[in-house]
This record gives sequence, C-alpha cells and structure tokens, in this order.
Amino acid sequence: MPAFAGGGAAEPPLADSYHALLRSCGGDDDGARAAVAAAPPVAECELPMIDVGCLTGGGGAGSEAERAACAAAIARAAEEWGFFQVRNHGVAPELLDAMRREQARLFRLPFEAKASAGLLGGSYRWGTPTATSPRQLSWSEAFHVPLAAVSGDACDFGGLTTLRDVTREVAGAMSKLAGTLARVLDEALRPGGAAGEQRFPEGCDETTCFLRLNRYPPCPVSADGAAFGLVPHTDSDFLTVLCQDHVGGLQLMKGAAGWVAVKPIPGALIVNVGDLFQAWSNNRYKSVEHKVMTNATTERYSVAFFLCPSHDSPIGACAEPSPYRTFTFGEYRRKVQEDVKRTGKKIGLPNFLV
Ligand SMILES: O=C(O)CCC(=O)C(=O)O
Ligand SMILES: [Fe+2]
Repeated sequence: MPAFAGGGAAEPPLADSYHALLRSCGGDDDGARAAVAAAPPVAECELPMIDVGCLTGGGGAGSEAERAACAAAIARAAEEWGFFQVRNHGVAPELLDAMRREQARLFRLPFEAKASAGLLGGSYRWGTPTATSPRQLSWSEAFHVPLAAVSGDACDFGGLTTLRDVTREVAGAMSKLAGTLARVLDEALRPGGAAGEQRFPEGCDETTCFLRLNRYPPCPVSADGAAFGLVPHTDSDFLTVLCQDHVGGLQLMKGAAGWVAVKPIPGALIVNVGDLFQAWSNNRYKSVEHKVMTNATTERYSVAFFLCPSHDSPIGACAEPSPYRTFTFGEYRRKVQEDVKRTGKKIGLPNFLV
C-alpha cells in the first residue's frame, strides 16, 4: 500500500497556474501563442530502425562483418538524423510494460505527495516556472531522477516498492545499452573505425546518469496549439535512450524538411545524440532539436535515460582542432540553467565555440 494512498488530486495545477499566460498574446511577446499554433501539420516519419542484437547479444553473437555493418548504420544515423530506433536492444519488453504500469501508479499519487521533498530524491517537476510566454511552457510533469539517488537505500519511493525495483532494473538495462552504443559511436570516429583502448564514455557510470519519467496530461488548449508537452530542446547529455508509449507526440527537426513526427513502434527504443556527443565528435554527430506536442484527450508517458558524465568531467573532442573549447559538464549545465532563466531559452553548444 503506497504511503500516500487516498487524499488529494493527482493532477499538477497546470490549468490554474498558466491560465493567464495562455491567454496572453500581447506584451513583449506578440504572437507567441500563434507561433505555436501556426505550426503546419507535420509528416510522420519512420526513424532508421537498427537491429542491434549482434552488439547486445539480443539476437545471438553476430559475426565480425555483422557487427561492422551494424556499427556503420548507427554512425550514419547519428550523422544524418541524430536520432534512430533500435530493436533487439536487450531491454526486456515485459520490463518496459512494468515500467509503464509503475509510472502510471506513481503519477496517480496526490500532487502534494509527488511534490514533497523526499519522493525520488525530490526530483519532481511540472510546467515551466521560468515561462513568460506560451511557447516556453511545457504542459507536462516529470521525475528527473539522478541515478545516484535511486541506487541508494535511503531513496523514498513513496511506499511503491515495485516502482523501486523496476526503476533500478530499467536504469541498469538502459545504461548498458547506452554504454554499448556510445562506445560504437566513439569507435566510428577513429581513423579507420579501429577498436582500441576504451576512452569513452569517460566519466559516465551508474551514479552520474539520469532517468526521467515523463507524463503528459491531456491539454485542454491543445487544439488551439497553445502549449507544448515539452518545448523544443536538445538534450544536454552524450546519448539518450527513450521509450515512448503508443500515444505519439514526439517530433524532431529534420533539416530542410522541418518538424517531422516520430511514429511510435511497439517494442523499439529511440536513441538520440545529445550536445556532449556532438561536441566530442566535432559536430559529426548531430544533437537534434525535438519537442513533444500535446493532445486534448489522452495522457502520454515516456521514460528517458540520459548518459551523462560526472559534473567535473572535462568534455573534450575526439580529435583536434575542435570547434569548441573544453568545458566541464557542470559548467555546461550551469550555463544552460542560467540562459533559460535569463532568456527563456537554452543556447547550449554555441556558448562554447572557440
Ligand atoms: O517524451 C518524449 O518523447 C521526449 C522526452 C524528452 O525529449 C526528454 O525528456 O528530454
Ligand atoms: Fe529530450
């Protein structure tokens, strides 16, 4: 029995808190709402689908030639799309189903319980406290959980013991997958793609990464296009592994084609390159902007695993000269938070150009 069973309403007060903001179309942000609404209907795309069984052992150990072809497909997708999907990824479908169920139970806890300091390391977030215009507002709630917190015995799971076990297992399995893919992507950057001494992902381990449990409530103003589920952004990590449910809503920026919607494929996981890998690869791999659109009727869930190094890890480059100066992950995150607070928008890598 969860410690917070019974009691108040579960929904975060998005509608009440952002009522005025959603109706504001004037002021210094004229047309902001129209800017979200005016987005034309987008085409649905199928991301490159890569069977990674030969790397994860999910399809039996592949031959050397199979592994090389798989690695080449991964590197190509990271260059051309910044996004791809994987199957035979080694994260059991039953585990992902269990995660979805546990996530639904977690988000059904009363709002006060979710927002309490202790739950999941105090990692609950909702809406966008810094938003000054509709286009800066994310109509969603999330637990952005540092893995260091979930692995410790002191972590409060609100009495949801299955959630604890499932979260740890998902984090472990996604971490293994992310590590495998990151090493493959790094090897492809070496002259001739030669395997060698492991140098990546340096400084990333089970305690430095994050798991983000996302929920997108139905949005009553969705038909007006007045709010995003998650505002356009790039991820501030090396690599993200994402499991989305069947509802859909994720869109990514596909060069000149503009925004394209990612079709949910049952059982597949989505992988995307983050800012740190774009820096490490000297811009060869692309950290691509993505966003989540709201819908008026159906809640949506997703889980994202962020492959991150420790705060004091220097993010260098695979080869010199690099377009970026060396910075630490801590410095990068601080700058992102500062920019969002000051301007409502993340600037990201351009801050670190030499
Ligand atoms: O929910 C999704 O599909 C995307 C989530 C995402 O981009 C994030 O958490 O950074
Ligand atoms: Fe993201």
